[in-house]
Amino acid sequence: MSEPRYSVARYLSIDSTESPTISVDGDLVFLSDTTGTPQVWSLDAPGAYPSQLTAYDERISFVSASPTRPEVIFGMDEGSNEHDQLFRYDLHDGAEIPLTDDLSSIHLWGGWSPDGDRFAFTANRRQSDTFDVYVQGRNDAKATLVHEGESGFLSIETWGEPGIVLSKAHASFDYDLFLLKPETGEHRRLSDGTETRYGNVRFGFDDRLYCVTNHDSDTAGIARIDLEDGTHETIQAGGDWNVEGFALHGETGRIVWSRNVDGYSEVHAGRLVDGEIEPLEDPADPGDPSDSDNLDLPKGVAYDLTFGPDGQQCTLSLSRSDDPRSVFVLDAETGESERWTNPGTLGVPKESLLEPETIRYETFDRREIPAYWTLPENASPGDTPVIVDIHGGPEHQRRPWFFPTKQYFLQQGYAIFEPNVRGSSGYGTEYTHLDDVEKRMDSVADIESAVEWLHDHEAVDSDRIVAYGRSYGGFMVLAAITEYPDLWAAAVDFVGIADFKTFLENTGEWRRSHRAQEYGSLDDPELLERISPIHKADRISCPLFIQHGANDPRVPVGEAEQIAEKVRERGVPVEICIFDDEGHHTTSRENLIEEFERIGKFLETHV
Ligand SMILES: CSCC[C@H](NC=O)C(=O)N[C@@H](C)C(=O)O
Repeated sequence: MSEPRYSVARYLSIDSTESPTISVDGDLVFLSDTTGTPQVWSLDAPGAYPSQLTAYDERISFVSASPTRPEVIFGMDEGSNEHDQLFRYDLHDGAEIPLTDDLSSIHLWGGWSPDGDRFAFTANRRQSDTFDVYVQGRNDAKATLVHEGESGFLSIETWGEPGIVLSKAHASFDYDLFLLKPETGEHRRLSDGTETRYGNVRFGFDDRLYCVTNHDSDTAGIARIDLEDGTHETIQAGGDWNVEGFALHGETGRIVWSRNVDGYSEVHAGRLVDGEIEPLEDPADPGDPSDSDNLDLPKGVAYDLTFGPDGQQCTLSLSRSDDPRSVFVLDAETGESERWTNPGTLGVPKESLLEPETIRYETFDRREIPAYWTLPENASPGDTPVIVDIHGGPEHQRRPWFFPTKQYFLQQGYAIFEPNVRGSSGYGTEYTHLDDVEKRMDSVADIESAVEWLHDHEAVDSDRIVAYGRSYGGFMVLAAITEYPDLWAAAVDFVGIADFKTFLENTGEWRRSHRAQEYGSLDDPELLERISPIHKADRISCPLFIQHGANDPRVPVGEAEQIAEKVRERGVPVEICIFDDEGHHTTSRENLIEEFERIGKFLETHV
């Protein structure tokens, strides 16, 4: 194993800056984890020295600028338990006003009223399995319940003159949209009841509603929904790929949108004219629409597209394998972009941060599975260990953004293989359903096919392949080492599911029905037993590292404890790392460093 030149602590101490929003004063407000957890910072010019606005030990999850006043609202939980409370912060005098104090409830941020006098959120205060809609004055200590939800998820997409748009998520690709008039409580459905995914819902200058949706398509595009008759009209199709997000400025009609092309973002700018998108003019050739693919942004993953109040500046987060999460500001009129934050790489040379190759491998049913493949520098033939890093969700997608621990393992001489197995998002709706319920183990078979691809690669040492994954990806690790035990030198399971029965019984009750749509119901114990690795733990032969957080509201910590006990009983090396002050994600840098120093030593010992 090559001597590591930079510690894992060094890589984990590289800052992330993201979640930008622009205040009425034109200041950029964003989250940065410089102090070890994400906190609120501001910048008044690109590249200037940023000002730290909050200094908590707990992580801040979002920040949103008022549309009319120099203030923001941010959310913060305790011990990564996802029970966010809301706070208002005055950008002129630094006053911090707690807005909610119901620590036993989850508060999901919704948005500001158009005049900035009020804000809306959903919370499960009334019943822990049900989210209701609340409206609160910016100066009020108490909120008003304006709509009682039904069991399960309910969130707010946007608040405009016509009202508040609610999103009811029945499953990851089955939503309903509703329009709520907070003053009267009038509530009516805008969606048409088909199995459709909606996101990024915004009102346009004509009070018509725009969103990202896969309505009547296998890929997502931008559509307009008529508030009167619910007609959906596509104004920008995704084509072979998904539109992933847009920012729309109501008054000017300016729009910036991005498409997810095989994991990389293609960013476009234009203006809504008579409800259609007119691309920016090419400055060099007025009258000719510019080829505004990616404008002049670095090729990476763009997200958090957000207009400032004047509609001229559009800010966004952007990351690529060799570029930590940074904030850019686009001029929506010219398409020119400027980097406003530059976290740097703590002296780790950028040229040492490696980009993946996008590959596709054939799996058991001859389907082509997309994956990212990254070899370390100077990989020697037949002597390169591999980490097969499986993402969570499963309706998520691994993309080529900056991962500090990935770069650390590459620098240590591991190759990294990141499959987007069936069930992943980003490749069309049909692809996300290929692992549903009874087809669960087909996605695990995609991992066996991935290892076959690795075995055929000249650089790979087939005896030193590691199964590694988080959350649903942690389940995939446990499934892979029980279904195909001879393939693995070691395994690392982060907050993974070991038993779907205990997972569904103990996960947050508001999310149970949503997850049962993906995995199967508690009414079908035979299916749940068939797909749960805990029942095949006797087949595990490779050393196993398990990490979890005691406060995890999604995958209860009991999932980690039960598989560790089963495997330890068999005398197989098991190491378990549970943080009492963490949840589904390890959010403090101090804990992350401990976690990955231990994982680094575990892999050195066993691989
Ligand atoms: C649909 S929630 C996805 C969140 C999580 N992914 C990463 O952390 C995850 O995989 N959750 C799984 C276990 C789930 O809740 O079904």
